[in-house]
Amino acid sequence: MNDAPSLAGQPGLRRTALIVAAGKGLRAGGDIPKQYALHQGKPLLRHSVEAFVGWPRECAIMVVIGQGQQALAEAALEGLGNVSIVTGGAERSDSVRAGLMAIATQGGSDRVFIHDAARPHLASAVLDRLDQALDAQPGAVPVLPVVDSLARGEGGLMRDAVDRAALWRIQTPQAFHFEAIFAAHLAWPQGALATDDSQIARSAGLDVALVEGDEALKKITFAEDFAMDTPRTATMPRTGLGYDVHRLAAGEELWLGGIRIEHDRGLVGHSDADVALHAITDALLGAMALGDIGEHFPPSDPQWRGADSARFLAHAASLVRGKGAEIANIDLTIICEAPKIGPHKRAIQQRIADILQLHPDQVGVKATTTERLGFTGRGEGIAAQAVATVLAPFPSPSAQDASA
Ligand SMILES: Nc1ccn([C@@H]2O[C@H](COP(=O)(O)OP(=O)(O)OP(=O)(O)O)[C@@H](O)[C@H]2O)c(=O)n1
Ligand SMILES: C[C@](O)(CO)[C@H](O)COP(=O)(O)O
Repeated sequence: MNDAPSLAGQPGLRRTALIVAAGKGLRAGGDIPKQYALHQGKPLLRHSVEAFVGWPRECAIMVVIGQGQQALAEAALEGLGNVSIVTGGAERSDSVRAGLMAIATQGGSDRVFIHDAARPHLASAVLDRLDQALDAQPGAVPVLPVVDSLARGEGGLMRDAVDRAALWRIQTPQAFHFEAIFAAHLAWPQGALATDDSQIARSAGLDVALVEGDEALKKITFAEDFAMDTPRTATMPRTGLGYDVHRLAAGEELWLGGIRIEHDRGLVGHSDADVALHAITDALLGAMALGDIGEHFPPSDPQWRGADSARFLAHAASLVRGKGAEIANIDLTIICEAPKIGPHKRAIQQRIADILQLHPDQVGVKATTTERLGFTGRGEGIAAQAVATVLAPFPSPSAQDASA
């Protein structure tokens, strides 16, 4: 199995997420198709789309929906930006083909990640593994081993046992070189049954790499699956602390907490100098002992000149989630004499929640002055401090040994 994620990737490649959400969800029941039903506070489809939005690699997004599902889809995707929507067909493979055709019509792609809307817990580490595998093969799927014994059965009686050693449970996203899977789908006989795209790829002779999947990526199929918590190993809360300061100067834009604030001066720095987002980035990295913002985005690197600090924060969140951790909450304090932060608190809270794919209730935004004392009191600069709490798997014994 290919399991070592590469963070280098191939920067010029065009990647597209093709998320199929055109099913009826009959086995799950309910008033609306399952992909629009709420799971952990958000529609299943939104979870799946947000996983790609939060992936540091740029990715166009195409969602395939069923007839009459436009209003449900628009509500589920509200505020997520540039997401294309196309109508699917009667079978899953018809929906995938419709999506591939729409991508081709819009100028094509180099790589496509075909994903079930019904698999809401997609970690960016899985995407990294698939993407890396596509450097060597035209297709790649995430798989899990079979852990139970297997047998054929007939008439309620067991027949032969089946050797499980070479068998794998296949998940989505299934990743392919776009032209190869598009041609395979066009060649697939209309009406023939394929439960997934790797079968269609194999029928066209494409090699499909097996990469490590994720138990959390389980498909929601039945009503009771909604009740399940994300399968995870034992978790422990971990806390990280971030602190940052930037100087105020005339002629600069002021970016704070991911929004632009009108002010007579702005913060000076190599990036957009958003102290608030920098403090949260460091808090998240610190919570998982992943170093600090300067190690990941060195000020000496020209590519970060003037950069939107939202990119740093989104990357830190993806590193945290890539370690199997969930962000529980953020608490931010901005320290300055001016501008007044109160009128901007809600916008900052919402922006940080959007970047981190959290509910705004998970983001606390506070502000204080220092009673005109010190550099913040004299208006020479703005400081920010943040605390992040994450729920993370316990370190494995081998990781403990390595850090001893
Ligand atoms: N004609 C179809 C059928 C399925 N899907 C999508 O394919 C994924 C996996 O399918 P499944 O879990 O079987 O969903 P449903 O077909 O909706 O479920 P059911 O068979 O219970 O009706 C889901 O995201 C579903 O929306 C699709 O886009 N078009
Ligand atoms: C595509 C899939 O999720 C891969 O495991 C699976 O084959 C979908 O099967 P379903 O019968 O459409 O749920």
